Amino acid sequence: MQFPLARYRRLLATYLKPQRGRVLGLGCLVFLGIGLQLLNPQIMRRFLDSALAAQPLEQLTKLALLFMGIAFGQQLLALGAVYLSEQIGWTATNALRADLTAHCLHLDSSFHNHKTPGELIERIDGDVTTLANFFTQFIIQLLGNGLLLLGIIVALALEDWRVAVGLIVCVAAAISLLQKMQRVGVPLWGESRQASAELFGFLEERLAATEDIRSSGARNYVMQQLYRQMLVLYRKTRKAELATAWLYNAGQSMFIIASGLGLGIGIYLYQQQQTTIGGVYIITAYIGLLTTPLEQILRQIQEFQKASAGILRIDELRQQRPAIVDGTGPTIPQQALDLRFEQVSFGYNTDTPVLRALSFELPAHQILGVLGRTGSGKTSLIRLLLRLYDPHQGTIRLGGIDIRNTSLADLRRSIGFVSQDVQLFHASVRDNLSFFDHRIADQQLLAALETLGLTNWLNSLEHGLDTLIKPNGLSAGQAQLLAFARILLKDPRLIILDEASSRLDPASEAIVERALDRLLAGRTAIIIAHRLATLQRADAILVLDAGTIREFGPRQALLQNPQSQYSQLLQHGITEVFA
Ligand SMILES: Nc1ncnc2c1ncn2[C@@H]1O[C@H](COP(=O)(O)OP(=O)(O)OP(=O)(O)O)[C@@H](O)[C@H]1O
Repeated sequence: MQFPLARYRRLLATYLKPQRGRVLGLGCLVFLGIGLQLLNPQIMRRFLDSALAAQPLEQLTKLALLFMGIAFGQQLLALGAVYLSEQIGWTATNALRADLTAHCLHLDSSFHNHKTPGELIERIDGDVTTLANFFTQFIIQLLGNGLLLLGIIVALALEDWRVAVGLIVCVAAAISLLQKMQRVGVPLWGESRQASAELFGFLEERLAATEDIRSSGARNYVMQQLYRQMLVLYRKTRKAELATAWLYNAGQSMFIIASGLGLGIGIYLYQQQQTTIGGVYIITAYIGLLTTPLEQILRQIQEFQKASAGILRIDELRQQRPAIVDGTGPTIPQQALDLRFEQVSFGYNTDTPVLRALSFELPAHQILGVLGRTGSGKTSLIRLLLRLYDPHQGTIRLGGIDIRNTSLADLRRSIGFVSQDVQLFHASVRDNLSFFDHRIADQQLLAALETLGLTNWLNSLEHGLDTLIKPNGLSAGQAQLLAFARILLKDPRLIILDEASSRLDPASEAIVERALDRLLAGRTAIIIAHRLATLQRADAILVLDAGTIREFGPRQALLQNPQSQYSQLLQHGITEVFA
C-alpha cells in the first residue's frame, strides 16, 4: 500500500503551522540534547586519559563536574521537550478532533445511516490519539536521531575508519529491514483500528438500548456478541503487534551485531597499541550510545505504523463530501410560508421508491395533518423538506423558492422541527431550551414558557431553569413541551411536528394542546398526527399510502364526505383504520 507523502505534509502543515514557535522550541531542545549526548563521551575520554596520565586532581575534578553538569543539563532539556511536545500534541489533536466533529455534523444522513456513533467516536478520538506522537515527535526525533547516528559514525571514524565502516554496514542493513517491515505493518494496524471502531460502535449501540435488552432478556446474547467482537479486535491487534515486534527485534539484532563488532575492533586496536584506554572507552561508549538513536528511530517507525493507519482512516473520513450542498439562490422570506410539493419522488436506494410523484400545496398560515400507516413515507416526506435528503425527482418550494436553491442554514432557520423522539441533553432546563447559547437571556426563556402556558410546569420543577435533566428523565409529553419552547425561541416560519405516539394522560394532553395552540398561531405547520384531537386543528388532511397520496383536501370537505378516510378515522379511530 502506498502512502503519499503529500498526505502527511498536509496534515502536519495544517495543525503545526499555528504552533510553529513551539515546534521550533521543541526542535531546539531535542537537537541541543542530542549535541550534549555526543559531547559527554569525549569528556569522559579526556577524564580517563588524564587520570591514566596522572594529571592534577583539580583538572580531573573540573572534567568530572563538567560531565555531571552536561548529564544534568540533558535531563532538563528532556523535561522541557516532554512539556512542549505534550502541549503541541494536545493542541494539534484537539484541533483535529474539533475539525472532524464539525465535518461529521456536516455530512448527510445517508453517511450517518452507515456509521454507528460509536464507530465515529473511535475515529474522532481513537484514530486521532494515535497521531499525537506523529505531530510532536516523528520528524524531530527522526531527524535528530538520524543526526546523532551520523555524529556517532563521524566520531568513530575519527577514532578508526574500520569501526565506522562496520557500523555503516549494520545501520544500512537495519534501514532496509525497517522499510520492508513498514510495508507489512501499516495495513495490519489499519485492520486493528477498524476492529476497535466496530467494537466501540457495538458498545455504544447496545448501551443506548439497555432498557430494551434487559426487558427482552437479550443480555446473554449481547454478551456473546461482545466476546466475539473483542476476540476479533484481540486477534487483529495481536497480529499487528507481532509484526511490529518483529521489526523492533530485527533492529535490535543489528545493534547487538554492531556492539560486538565495535568491541572486537576496540580490543584489537588496543592490543596493537593503536589506541589508548580512553580510545577503547570512546568506541564502546559511542556504540552504547547507538542504542538511543536506534531505539528512538525504531520506536518512531513503530508508532508511525499505527499513525499511518490512523491518518489513512482520518483522511478517508475527511474526503467524504456531503451530497446535499448549499444553494446560492435567494433566501427564504421571513413571513408565514406556503409549501408546494411538485411531483416529488424519492427512495433511500434507487430501486425501492418510498415516495412516488407527490404533489400538494399548503397555503401560508394553514395546518396540514399528515396521516398514514407505518412505513407509508410520512417521516421521509419531512426529511426531504428539511433537506436531510434530496428528492430524486420533482421540486419542493417553500415561500415560492425551490429549497435546493437556498442555503441549508437559511432553510433550517426557517423550519422548526419537533421530532417524536425529542433529543434531550444531560444538562439544565436552561441549556436544553437554549441549546447552550448563553446569549439567550433567562427572560426570553421564561417568556417562551409563559407564552406556551408552561410557567406552572416550570414552577413544578425543583430548581426551575437550573433543574438538571437526566437522560430519560422526562416523559414523552414533557419532552415535547420542552421542544415546543425551543421552537418558539427559534421563531421559525414553518413548523413540523411529528407528534409523540405514546398516549398522554388527560392533564398532560390538555397542557400540550394549549401549548400547541400558541406555538402554531400565525405559522404554517405540518403535523404527523397520532391523536384525533390534533387533527381537529388541521385545515387540510393528507393521507399517505405506500408513498402515494391516498387522500388530500380541506378537512371540512373530507369531514362531510362519509366515504373519505378522514371520516372513517373519526368513526373508528386512528389505530383501527391504520392497524
Ligand atoms: N434511513 C432509511 N434507510 C432506508 N430505508 C428507510 C430509511 N428510513 C425509512 N426507510 C424506509 O422507507 C419507508 C418509509 O419510511 P418512513 O419512516 O418515511 O415511514 P413513516 O410513515 O414515517 O413510518 P412510521 O409511522 O412508522 O414512522 C419504509 O419502508 C422504511 O422502511
